[in-house]
Amino acid sequence: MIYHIPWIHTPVRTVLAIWHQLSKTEIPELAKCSVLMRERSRVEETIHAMQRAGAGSLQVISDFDMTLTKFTYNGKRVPTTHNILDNQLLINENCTKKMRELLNTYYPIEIDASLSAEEKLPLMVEWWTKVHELLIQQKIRKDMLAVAVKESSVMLRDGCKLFFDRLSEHQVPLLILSAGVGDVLEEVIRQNHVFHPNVHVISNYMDFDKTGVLRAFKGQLIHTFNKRECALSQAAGLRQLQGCPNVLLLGDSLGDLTMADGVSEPKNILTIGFLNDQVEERKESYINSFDMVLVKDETMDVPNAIIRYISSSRDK
Ligand SMILES: Nc1ccn([C@@H]2O[C@H](COP(=O)(O)O)[C@@H](O)[C@H]2O)c(=O)n1
Repeated sequence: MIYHIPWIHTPVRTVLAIWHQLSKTEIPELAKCSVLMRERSRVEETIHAMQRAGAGSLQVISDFDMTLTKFTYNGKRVPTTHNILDNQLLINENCTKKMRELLNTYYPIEIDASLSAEEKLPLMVEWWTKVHELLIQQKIRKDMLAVAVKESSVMLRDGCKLFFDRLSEHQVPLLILSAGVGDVLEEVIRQNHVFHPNVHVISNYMDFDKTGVLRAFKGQLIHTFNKRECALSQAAGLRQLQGCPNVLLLGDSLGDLTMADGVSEPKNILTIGFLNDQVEERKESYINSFDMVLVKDETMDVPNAIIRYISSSRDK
């Protein structure tokens, strides 16, 4: 196109600079001081390429806990899908105590900036395995999960309903790849009226016996640092994601960066990391690893603005 317009001799870099200016006016949210980018121009070029391809070429792959849900609200931690199960209707006092001890032991390891993913991996398997064993001993009833979600203080990020609704409106597939508890996750999005047909969930699902009592967890254990294997073994086969080579990836952990590894022939991948906790310690590694980092931002404003911009082109 640019070859047919009078400023054909303008150096390509200037043309790109004009495009970059455009994104500043069209996506003003990118100028927020909580938005950090290692290479702003590359991010803007990627967003432009995605916009030119249209919403029909887009898929969104997202983590759930502390990515689509808030990290804190009114100064208090918002529960993860595992922590929603910490309800006396489902588990006894002793189990609550043990689960909290495990959380206090292993969560600091999960977010420790001085340890590598390889060092953390066996410890994460240990954490998830111990907690799942404890939960199985509690004989949790399937029909109590909805009550536990209702009674919990779990909250989607501000603007998350718009995020789900807009993706659904434009028929953009949304894959949620979560190391949380799938049954609880589904109940959270159902109770928020956003479990649309374009939403696909890969997570740790509970296995209930005929009477509706928890007896095991199904399939391969998913924890924070093995999402690559899950992406390759489960997400890659999802028919609904085929033909969508542009990927918007959202996560809150460096382990989430591998969630798009199952996408066949990707064209443009834009990774957005929510940096919720241990900000100063982890900022550098997040900036070096994600294309865009959102610091202590409890909203979906930036992803929503990017999706709004991409879907503003005619769907192709
Ligand atoms: N017993 C546990 C195990 C894990 N967590 C947290 O859940 C998060 C996993 O879910 P994603 O949707 O983020 O993949 C993970 O970050 C752990 O901190 C937990 O709270 N309790």
